[in-house]
Amino acid sequence: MSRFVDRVVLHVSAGSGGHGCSSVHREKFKPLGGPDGGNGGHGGSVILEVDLGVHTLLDFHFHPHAKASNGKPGMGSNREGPRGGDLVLKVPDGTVVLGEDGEVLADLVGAGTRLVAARGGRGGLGNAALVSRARKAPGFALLGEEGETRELVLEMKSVADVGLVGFPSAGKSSLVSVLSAAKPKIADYPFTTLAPNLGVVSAGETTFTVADVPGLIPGASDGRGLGLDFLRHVERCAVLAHVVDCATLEPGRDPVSDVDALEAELAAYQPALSADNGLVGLADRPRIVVLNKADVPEAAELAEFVTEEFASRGWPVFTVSAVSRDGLKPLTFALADLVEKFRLDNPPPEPSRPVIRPVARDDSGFTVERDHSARGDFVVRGARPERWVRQTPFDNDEAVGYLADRLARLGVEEQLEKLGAEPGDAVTIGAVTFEWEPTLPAGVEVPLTGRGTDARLEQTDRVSAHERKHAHRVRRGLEGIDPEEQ
Ligand SMILES: Nc1nc2c(ncn2[C@@H]2O[C@H](COP(=O)(O)OP(=O)(O)OP(=O)(O)O)[C@@H](O)[C@H]2O)c(=O)[nH]1
Ligand SMILES: [Mg+2]
Repeated sequence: MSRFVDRVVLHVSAGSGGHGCSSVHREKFKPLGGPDGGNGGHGGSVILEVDLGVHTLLDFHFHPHAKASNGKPGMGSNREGPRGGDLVLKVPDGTVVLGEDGEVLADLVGAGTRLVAARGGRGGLGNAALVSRARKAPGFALLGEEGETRELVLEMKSVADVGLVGFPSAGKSSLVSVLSAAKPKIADYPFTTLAPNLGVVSAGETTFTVADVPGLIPGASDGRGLGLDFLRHVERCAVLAHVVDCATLEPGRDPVSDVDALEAELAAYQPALSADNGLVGLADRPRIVVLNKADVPEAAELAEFVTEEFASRGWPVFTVSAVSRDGLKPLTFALADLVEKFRLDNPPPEPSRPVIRPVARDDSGFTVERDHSARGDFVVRGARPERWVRQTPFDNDEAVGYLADRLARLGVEEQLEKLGAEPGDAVTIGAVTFEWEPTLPAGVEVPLTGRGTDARLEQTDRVSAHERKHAHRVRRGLEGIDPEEQ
């Protein structure tokens, strides 16, 4: 059994989109056959997918960087660049994905459940797709978008069937080691176990998993010992087994008060995931009491003495020894029965419950500021619109015109007005400096300042080249109409 890695930081980067191609169709006797530069291919995405054959996050521990491939550039003769391949990372069932700020992005449950962890950049439009009424033969193409890059935290909440809880040194790890093939660390000092151990147990037809968690002590809910955080590993367990040390000589401890103290801690635990896993809270989970260390004569006596008390609470009681292996068989079969019953009552979730994360794409993340440099009066920061146009034709009026249109649609006009810009003021964006003309070209009276039209394009993710071209034309056709009315 491998070590149980339960939390890893994973850096994911999606592939960038290929650049659009700027090309002119050429044929004998038809020197200028019109623009035919194809679009760049989309970059590949990084996708997390639940695979029931994967049980740990160990792989990510060793390979914490994942990158999907880039899209290829578009080509002449309207050939689209090939897409970058998606990178599918297999994760265990019950993996929780957290964002940089600790927010839960997804709780991946069920075979095949997928999360797009980093979305590939879209390919840039080729000049063929940039044709408009105003620009019949654009001499430029657009750059591909960069792929998303994020830092994620993956946490595994083991989906064990049986959770062993108990005081430090009660023998939890010892039990896992004799019930299964797992070889957890066992030692006679408290808090030997720092991360949960998972073992697979076979009992007749039934196979189930047992998780041992670090020792619990009174006050754990206030952070004493290792606290209660790790109880998330037993949140989904079908059965909780109290492992009781009947041989302890510590003053003030005996099996009944040990179990009572732990019950109080379990009741204090606030499940992080009670929301939709359909399970009852920890406090209501069926219990089994395992009285351990019966190989020690005094312990066996004490176990016999307290059996009645636990049985009267309706809990099955088993007296065992992890050292001599006495009493393990009946315990194993009783656990198997409870697990079977739980599985019947709680059928597994749909084989695939896709978790779709809303993609936040801020296409207007720029600011317009008064510029104090000698170059211009205003400067647009945050956006890198020069990246939008390929082949840097900044002396090319057409490309500059395209940029100006696009900036107008994104709301730069509005911001300039707010800042008190006057016609003729110089506006600098990256390498380009414009002379600001607040009145848009002839025939256009209402400046397009909203994000409506562009947002529509942004949301039409993964559109075909044809759809894109069409959308582009539609957008063009809508020029001059107030975005609110569209
Ligand atoms: N005599 C006897 N000793 C046992 C038995 N089970 C466990 N021990 C001993 O008790 C000590 C603690 O055992 P562990 O299995 O590490 O206990 P744990 O509950 O996992 O402890 P933490 O990980 O610290 O919470 C070790 O020295 C074991 O050898 C048993 O059945 N009989
Ligand atoms: Mg242990």
